[in-house]
Amino acid sequence: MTDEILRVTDLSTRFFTQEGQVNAVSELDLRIERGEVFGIVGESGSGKSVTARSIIDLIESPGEITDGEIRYRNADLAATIAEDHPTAVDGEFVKLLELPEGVRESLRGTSFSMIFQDPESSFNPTLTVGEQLAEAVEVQRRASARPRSTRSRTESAEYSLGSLLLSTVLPSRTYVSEESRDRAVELLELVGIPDPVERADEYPHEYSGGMLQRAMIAQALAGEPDVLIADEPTTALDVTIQAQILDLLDDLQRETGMTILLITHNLGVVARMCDRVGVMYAGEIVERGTLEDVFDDHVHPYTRGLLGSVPDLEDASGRLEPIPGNVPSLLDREMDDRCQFADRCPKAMDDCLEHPPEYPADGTDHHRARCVLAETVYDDARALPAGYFDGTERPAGDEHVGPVDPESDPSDERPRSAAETTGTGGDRR
Ligand SMILES: Nc1ncnc2c1ncn2[C@@H]1O[C@H](COP(=O)(O)OP(=O)(O)OP(=O)(O)O)[C@@H](O)[C@H]1O
Ligand code: NI
Repeated sequence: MTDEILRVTDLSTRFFTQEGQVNAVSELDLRIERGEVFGIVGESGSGKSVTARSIIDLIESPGEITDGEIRYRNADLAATIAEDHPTAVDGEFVKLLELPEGVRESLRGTSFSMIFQDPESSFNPTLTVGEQLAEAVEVQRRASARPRSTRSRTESAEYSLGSLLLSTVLPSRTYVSEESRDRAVELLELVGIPDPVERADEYPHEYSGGMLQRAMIAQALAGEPDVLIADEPTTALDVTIQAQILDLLDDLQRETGMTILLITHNLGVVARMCDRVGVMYAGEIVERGTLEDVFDDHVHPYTRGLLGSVPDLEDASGRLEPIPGNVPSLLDREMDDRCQFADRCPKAMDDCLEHPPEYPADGTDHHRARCVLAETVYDDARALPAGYFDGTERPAGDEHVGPVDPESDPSDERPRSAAETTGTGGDRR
């Protein structure tokens, strides 16, 4: 039996910029089970952060969620809200996008929390870490002490002061009780900060990068959230510290049973942390499944490209070598209704000029790929000619269409992905 905590259906998030409409996330589906670590992986600009921010309600103008539904399972919350907002409730699920803004805001910290790459942005430099954690605890306590249905706009604005994400607003010491201060020290201890009593009285700049990252995690845990969204939480740290922070998240997940949505461009991190993974490209999840599905039985050439470009999956520092070609701009006017990866794909065929649906990848429902190769075998006869997407057909071997690979056979006219050039011998390192 599944215990879905989050169900995102058909989510589209757009940015309406001066250059035009950016389709950052398009018709995205996502189901996350309670207690799992779900990874979203993909190159820069694929829409990972926008997906996360859409879930936690941090999309700001000129961005907008233009379509879709986000359901969060929380029976207590559903029961509390049902009276005032019946249309926002379906059984144990709360439809987040139908909640009034104040109620949605109040879920930040208590239901969902987010940690980021740069902990500095989560702390106010003029207050001690302990004060800020205590304030976060206080705000979350007050938030859960009052029934959500009776909150006024002013009250919700007050809650948002302590919202872990609005760190630019000064929290005020006067709200903080002794109990909350004690809890702040406990939280610092929980995330492995030595001498937590003393460290609580220090300012953010007195913390090292790794310690501040821990403190940010403590801050995110202050409201005992159901779902922790971690957006590249270790990217800015050096390798040893990265490994320690990942261990910490792993331990905390085990101890608290919380659900983690982990965003990364690092497949080594996915391999180490996640139960299931969604591979994201151009605002869509193009392949999803268990770690085994995605690492060992992948269908999508993009997944293969990502895997082939990882030097060492055991190494948390493993960086992606770029896949040849560019990530699409996601500008609406530049996007055709085709497979978005076709222009970089070593196996693009005529079929790929139509936008592929998500196919079951090997007859199972949990492994799915948005690629015709889930259904059809690759057929050279139907391959798109090299240079097809440049508008001109280029001669074979033209360096514009593929990586410069001195060892490739010049008579082979298909561009190769990094995976193909490095992974064919069965040894991808
Ligand atoms: N505030 C914004 N205004 C305009 N466009 C935006 C804004 N935020 C994101 N985008 C666009 O949305 C798309 C997806 O961005 P997103 O930040 O989600 O990518 P990402 O996968 O998280 O990349 P990275 O690994 O670099 O963090 C990009 O094309 C980006 O330019
Ligand atoms: Ni991002």
